[in-house]
Amino acid sequence: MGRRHVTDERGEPLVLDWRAPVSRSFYRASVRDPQGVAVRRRFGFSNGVLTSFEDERLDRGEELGTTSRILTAEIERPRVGPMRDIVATIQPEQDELVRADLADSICVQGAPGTGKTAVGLHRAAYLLYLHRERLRRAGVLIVGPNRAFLSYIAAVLPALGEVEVEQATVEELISRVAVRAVEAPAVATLKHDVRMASVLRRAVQGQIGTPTDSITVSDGSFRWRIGVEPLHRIVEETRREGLPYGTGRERVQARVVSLLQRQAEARRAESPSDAWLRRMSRCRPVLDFLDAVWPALTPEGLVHGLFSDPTRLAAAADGLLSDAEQAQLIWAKPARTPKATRWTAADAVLIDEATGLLERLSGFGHVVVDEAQDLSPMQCRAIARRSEHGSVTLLGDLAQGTAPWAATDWRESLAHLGKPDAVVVPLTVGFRVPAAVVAFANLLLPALAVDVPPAESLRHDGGLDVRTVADLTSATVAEVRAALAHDGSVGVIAADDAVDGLRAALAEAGVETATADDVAAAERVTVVPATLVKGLEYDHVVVVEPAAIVAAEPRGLHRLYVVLTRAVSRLAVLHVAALPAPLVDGSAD
Ligand SMILES: Nc1ncnc2c1ncn2[C@@H]1O[C@H](COP(=O)(O)OP(=O)(O)OP(=O)(O)O)[C@@H](O)[C@H]1O
Repeated sequence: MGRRHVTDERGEPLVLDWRAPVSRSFYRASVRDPQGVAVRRRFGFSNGVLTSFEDERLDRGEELGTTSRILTAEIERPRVGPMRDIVATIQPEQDELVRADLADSICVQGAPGTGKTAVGLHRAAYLLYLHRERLRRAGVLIVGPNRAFLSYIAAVLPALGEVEVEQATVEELISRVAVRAVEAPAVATLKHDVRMASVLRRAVQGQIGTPTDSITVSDGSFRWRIGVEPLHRIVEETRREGLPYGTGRERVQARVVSLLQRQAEARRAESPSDAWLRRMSRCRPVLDFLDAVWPALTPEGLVHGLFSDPTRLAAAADGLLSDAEQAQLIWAKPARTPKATRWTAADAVLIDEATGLLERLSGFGHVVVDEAQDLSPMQCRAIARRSEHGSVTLLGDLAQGTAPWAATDWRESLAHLGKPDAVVVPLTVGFRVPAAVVAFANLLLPALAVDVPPAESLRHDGGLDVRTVADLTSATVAEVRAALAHDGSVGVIAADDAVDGLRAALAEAGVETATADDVAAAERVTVVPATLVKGLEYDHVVVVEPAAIVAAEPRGLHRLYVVLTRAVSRLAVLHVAALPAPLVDGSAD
């Protein structure tokens, strides 16, 4: 069994695909439930050469579990370059998630390094194998927090033979307008609030008017008339159908034309031609009627109209947003047109919501969302619109939530995603971070105000060194030099505004560095801003001045928790300022 199906020259299988139903027992068989397996043998190989093998005689009660040497070697192997697949060593509790049914939406809550990303990517590959035709048509989407992360994971699915998977950030998914402005964090947070969905829905419904005049149309030979009463019925009936607004407009138009058609049939005793029907649907009186009771709308126009006009906003937001909140949303100097508007990232989310009210978006068959704890309710809804008829795999860790609107309860996120019944499954075995480093980072947990199951690290090697230094820059250069004596990657993580200085100092000392989004870089050292390091890992991590990382943003302690859990082998924490209070007890000073 292995990564791909391999046959010999006669077509006989030599290697079975790890995803084939028959492979399931390889991952799941245990002494308690051998599933017909007498011996499980794992091979280790390096550069095409078999280097080891390891047997478990399940029939004799032997089971290695996480003490497997091959698993240990795999976990401890130095990290270089992009993320790798874990086909050889998927653990039973991970396998259960990977092989969950396509119809099942699941949410995985796991501490740093418990394999959430790995599980999500292997699940995508598994589902594509089992439902290839269906998912090729509908599509599979992976959503990640930023480009650096997406390039880090980009090679995993192709290595498993899957190349037709879209990978995007939420911002890329909803990029109907270009983002050209930033706004106060409080305003952005308000725009990400789920109440905005109701405001927009009301704003759209508020566009639908009541017919006050009849329609009179002449086709050259006759004059046709539709009275107010039937027009009223058409609008009401269509409104009740709850279609996207744009579809509703087409439906009203078609119904009006159909009434004209019936009158024509009654008078002439034959059906009017298609050309006649087309002409009627586009004639001035019909279009004027439509523009009066069901005007054409664009998502940009709707949002622009709301934020430019306090009366319009009040009509949609009364009872939902306070006067002060409404005032926050109104632009001081609105652009004259939607096109001239300098949209913010939060506006883009609202425009996407508006788009969903006006038209039906095409969805994916399955969506994997990584680092999902950072999605706002409105972003969850944007994903829900793209997975309405599909399923989702939601991956995250409430303790790593750094966005102002970060989730504190998975059930709420799942409700916004339209999958309220999805199960929430914990992963608690850590494959990345050494136990000593986990213990140090866990000192932060009580201050993070989240309820998450603690994780146990499989790695008892590794080192932690927390040091007060006289000068951060020279200490960082010395630490990086020392780290380069070991195998593997080195990640220097600092507050965003310290990154350029550290890069320059390392360059001056003759140490070339890469940026986080360049996974193919030849340099072994990467200097990463704290806000971009989520989901990434390095063998040796140097964290520079934790207090500055915490001070840089409102949820700085959560950010520091992410930063401290990136190390695969060794973590050095260098500081001049005092360590943030929750860490002081754990410091080796
Ligand atoms: N069963 C496994 N066998 C070998 N390695 C594994 C296994 N599961 C996870 N790993 C490795 O552990 C590391 C952490 O995995 P991953 O990045 O998926 O964790 P995560 O839970 O997404 O972490 P974070 O919360 O920090 O984003 C990766 O290097 C991954 O390859």
